[in-house]
Amino acid sequence: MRNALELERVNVFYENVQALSNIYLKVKENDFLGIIGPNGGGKSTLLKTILGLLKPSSGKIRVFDQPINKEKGVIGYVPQFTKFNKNFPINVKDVVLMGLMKNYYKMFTRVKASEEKRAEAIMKKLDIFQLRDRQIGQLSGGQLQRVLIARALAIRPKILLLDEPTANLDSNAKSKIYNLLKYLNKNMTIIMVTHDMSIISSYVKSIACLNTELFYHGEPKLTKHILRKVYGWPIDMVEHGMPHIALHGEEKNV
Ligand SMILES: Nc1ncnc2c1ncn2[C@@H]1O[C@H](COP(=O)(O)OP(=O)(O)OP(=O)(O)O)[C@@H](O)[C@H]1O
Repeated sequence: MRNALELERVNVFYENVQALSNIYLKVKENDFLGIIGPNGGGKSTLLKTILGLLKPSSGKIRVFDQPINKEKGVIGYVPQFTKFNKNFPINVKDVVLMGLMKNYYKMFTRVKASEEKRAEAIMKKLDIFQLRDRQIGQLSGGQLQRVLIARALAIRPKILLLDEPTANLDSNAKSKIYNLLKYLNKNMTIIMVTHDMSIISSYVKSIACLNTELFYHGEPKLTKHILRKVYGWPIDMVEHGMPHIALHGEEKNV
């Protein structure tokens, strides 16, 4: 199996704050990687660095064995929908079409019939076709998230990056998103930042625990030892509100 993504000795700074330190990470093609870690642990920074939006001060990043700037259009990005401006006056169909535009100004030119067809097919696949004329401000959180995923899928990415796709969603909407991602994972590599540890072992294939450094990367079996290392002491803070957290073997009795 090929490596979809490879990071080697990656360091990222914001002026004098080091957000990522010495990151080595290999993600296989068709993996479904969940990235967890405390607030401020560098998860969003890692996604932005993979997207090429932030330049590491040192280290190498390769996407399907190519430097990131050579592999344009391979990575689809779904931003945190809670940070998306819902007041922007645009409907669902136009958000999905935006994903097909190579640059923003093309939005004001006529949309090709082939682009219309592609947007329509994606909206049907993601069960948002019936919402196509709705303003995004009128959507529920789960519906808006599916619209943003549809926008990212428009370029037919080989890798899909998602930043907290289920934040603020109820359990029904969460399951819908995770089942959709599981389905999409049949044909693409998925890398997802999440705080939602209750589901992690049932959906993701591997897990990375990040707190400036990468403390763990492997099977989605979280032990008390790993969690303590990533989140620091006290461990109770991590488990608060996460009754189904995946603790295994002798680590169950925390
Ligand atoms: N634009 C910025 N300028 C300066 N420092 C930043 C900037 N963005 C992030 N940081 C800092 O970099 C570190 C990592 O932030 P990042 O947003 O990547 O963490 P995160 O794991 O995504 O956090 P959260 O779970 O809260 O979203 C933090 O210390 C943060 O304050």
